[in-house]
Amino acid sequence: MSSKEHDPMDRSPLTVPSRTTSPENHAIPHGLPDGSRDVLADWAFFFDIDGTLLDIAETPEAVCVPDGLIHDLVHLSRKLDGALALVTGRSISFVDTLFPGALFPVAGLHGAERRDAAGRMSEIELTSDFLRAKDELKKRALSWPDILVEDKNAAIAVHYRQAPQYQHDMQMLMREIAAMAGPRWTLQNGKMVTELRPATSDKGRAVKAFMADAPFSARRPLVFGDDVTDEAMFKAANAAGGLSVKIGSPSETSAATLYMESPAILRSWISEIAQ
Ligand SMILES: O=P(O)(O)OC[C@H]1O[C@H](O[C@H]2O[C@H](CO)[C@@H](O)[C@H](O)[C@H]2O)[C@H](O)[C@@H](O)[C@@H]1O
Ligand SMILES: [Mg+2]
Repeated sequence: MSSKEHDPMDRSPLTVPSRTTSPENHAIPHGLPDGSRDVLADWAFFFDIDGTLLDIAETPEAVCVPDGLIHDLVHLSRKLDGALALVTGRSISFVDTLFPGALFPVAGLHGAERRDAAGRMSEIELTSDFLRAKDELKKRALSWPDILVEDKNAAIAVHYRQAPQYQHDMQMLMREIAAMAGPRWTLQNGKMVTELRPATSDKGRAVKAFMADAPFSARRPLVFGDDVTDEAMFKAANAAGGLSVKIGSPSETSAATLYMESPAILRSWISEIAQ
């Protein structure tokens, strides 16, 4: 079956195509492009980072970029004539520390800040209410042991991975903090995290913004994500005639049309098509 014939209702992880040999490559869904340049010329790739390119770690700072991943992404980007972007809840400045020297196009803070393929940056203006709300959160979070606050400048996250018993308390606290910040910020739940992020954008709008310009335009979006925040880009890719791949188990509530079991399988596939 070619990529254009993929049945979007088929949500099962499928068997390995004959081209794959690695034992990790046992669940590459049918319909994804292979590594030939003429096939890749039709596609623009968008990758979420945490839980998609990278395995989930105990804390935000503890993530590990495996050997070879940057090299493979840079090679793949070249084969795509630059039509590869990262779309993440992280800040762009943190992404650049994870992938030093690569300077990929990036949408950070769930789409609120963006560096396009020409290197132009769009950022968010902070309000005094938001700054006060961040200070209040940092003070109040100290009352709970093992709760981590991640200040991302125009967004702030409270992590309860090491104290999951406080999930409800943290969600209640973040509602109060969101009310203090005002309507320009909104709540975003994720994996063991609740965040306050700019309300002006989301990952779907970020993908659409990339797709409006070269080298992304005139291609089909192929998006990879693992979490609630990625649903907006799954829908954007589907609506634009592209494909959406969720890393993890098939889910009735996801708009993703394809599934891959783990970041390791995704990385292995990237390595293969980047050659
Ligand atoms: O959109 P993403 O690239 O997936 O980023 C989403 C959030 O990821 C990070 O938190 C998550 O990953 C951490 C490291 O594996 C993990 O410890 C945490 O529990 C997860 O929620 C990041 O810290 C957030 O800023 C991102 O928004
Ligand atoms: Mg993710």
